[in-house]
Amino acid sequence: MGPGGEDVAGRLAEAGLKVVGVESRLVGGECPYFGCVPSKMMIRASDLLAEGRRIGDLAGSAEVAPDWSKVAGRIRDEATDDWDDKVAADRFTGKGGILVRGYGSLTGEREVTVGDRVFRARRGVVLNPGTAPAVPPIEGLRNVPYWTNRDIVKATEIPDSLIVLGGGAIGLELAQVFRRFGAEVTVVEAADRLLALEEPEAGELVRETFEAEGIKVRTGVKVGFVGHESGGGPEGTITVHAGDEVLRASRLLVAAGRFTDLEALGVASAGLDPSARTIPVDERMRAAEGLWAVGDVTGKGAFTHISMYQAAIVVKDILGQDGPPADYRALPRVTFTDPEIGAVGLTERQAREKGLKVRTGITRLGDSTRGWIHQAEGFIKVVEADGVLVGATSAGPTGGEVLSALVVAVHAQVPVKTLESMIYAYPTFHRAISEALRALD
Ligand SMILES: Cc1cc2nc3c(=O)[nH]c(=O)nc-3n(C[C@H](O)[C@H](O)[C@H](O)COP(=O)(O)OP(=O)(O)OC[C@H]3O[C@@H](n4cnc5c(N)ncnc54)[C@H](O)[C@@H]3O)c2cc1C
Ligand SMILES: NC(=O)c1ccc[n+]([C@@H]2O[C@H](COP(=O)([O-])OP(=O)(O)OC[C@H]3O[C@@H](n4cnc5c(N)ncnc54)[C@H](O)[C@@H]3O)[C@@H](O)[C@H]2O)c1
Repeated sequence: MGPGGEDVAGRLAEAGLKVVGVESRLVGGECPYFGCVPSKMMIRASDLLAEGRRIGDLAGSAEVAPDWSKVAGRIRDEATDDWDDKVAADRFTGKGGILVRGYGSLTGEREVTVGDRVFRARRGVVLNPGTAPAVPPIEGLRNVPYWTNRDIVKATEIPDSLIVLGGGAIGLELAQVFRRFGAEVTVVEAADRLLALEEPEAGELVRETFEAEGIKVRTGVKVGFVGHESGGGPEGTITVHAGDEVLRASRLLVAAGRFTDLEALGVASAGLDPSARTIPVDERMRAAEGLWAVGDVTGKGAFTHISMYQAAIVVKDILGQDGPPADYRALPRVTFTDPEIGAVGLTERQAREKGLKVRTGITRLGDSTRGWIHQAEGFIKVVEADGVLVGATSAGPTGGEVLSALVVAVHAQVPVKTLESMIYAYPTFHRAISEALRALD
């Protein structure tokens, strides 16, 4: 019952089906309680601090005094109801759904077992188990009191120092928050750049920004050992042996990817591989006879909007309604660092690997009027093939919002000639899109 599962279950119950929702933790899943929503509340607060600190340069003077208790209080009271899902559970049962608390496993075709209760469905089973934080097999790691996203969202104080293992979306968003609230932060990434799946310019921009804010960034580093020393704080000090360096901090955040235990989920009983990382699905999210899967577990992108998108397709499929099949060509993603990194479709490298005849155009936001006025860092990069955009990146203040025009362009395959003929309001950040198009080589 993550975002997609909750949606499927609720809509099908409203449509008159008898629906059993099985949830072992909190109805709504990772996003509202441990993921998107609390992390974005932190980011909203830390961005405000950063804006306040810019007043000295542009507008006068201001003293900015961070107070984490406001963020922690908002997450506890407004976002998560103190990690209580009563509102979501009641919403589901109010639609006629039957909520069963516990860990469910597939035990046969259209059959789920929760403890000693066995449920058999006439129509089918929809899997939406999501993912849990993956803990890399690093010597010593399991013996130290590390945090994952599920712990850090409950933090009531900012530690004096934090090491973040993993330079993907989770690690980077939270690293910047904790730095802006006063912690000494080091990011350790095994790949040779941050945001390794996005355009290299994006990782480079984040790195430059982080280093300017005092965040240490280590890339291409293999962590050999993690240890724990007494002293340096009530919980002691965590040591991370990263390449030739020994890093020390009072806290360690493990943000090194995600994992789903498909064996415990019983997928073998549906003829699926329990040792796989994901559940393969077709364009209607069908995984086997009478079995659908939605969300992170499908491996199509670990985003709430993917889970919800797939949920809508499953609802139609189960109700026998027509609708377009899943199409991930214009999959948008936004990493909510400051500057935000918005991206859609293929990166330049992915497009070239597909054998497309690619042209790219890039423009720096600082060269646009609004970017210069705002003293903003960022860029727009477009990837074109056969006269249409197949991918784009929009990095900068509100990069995720500027992205929307590029998502329409990629999704609807708007000819580049049409995009070039549009009027772009002056002086907006999105006007830089026209410059990126002009720069197509
Ligand atoms: C820190 C963080 C920040 C994020 N920020 C964003 C963001 O800004 N934007 C975005 O789009 N995405 C973001 N994500 C990703 C997003 O949270 C997930 O993609 C989203 O929650 C969709 O996941 P899902 O539908 O696969 O299921 P999940 O949300 O993972 O939920 C699955 C649910 O199933 C339950 N469950 C699992 N197995 C069983 C079982 N066998 N029996 C019963 N119950 C079970 C789990 O307890 C859980 O409640 C973030 C994630 C994290 C961790
Ligand atoms: N803004 C958003 O939409 C948002 C925010 C947070 C998370 N998410 C989703 O959640 C998913 C999980 O996020 P994540 O950041 O945990 O995963 P990720 O896969 O995006 O990044 C994990 C990073 O950790 C690195 N890593 C793995 N093992 C390591 C090791 N031993 N030492 C050092 N580095 C190591 C990997 O190379 C990778 O770059 C993402 O795929 C993303 O889709 C989305």
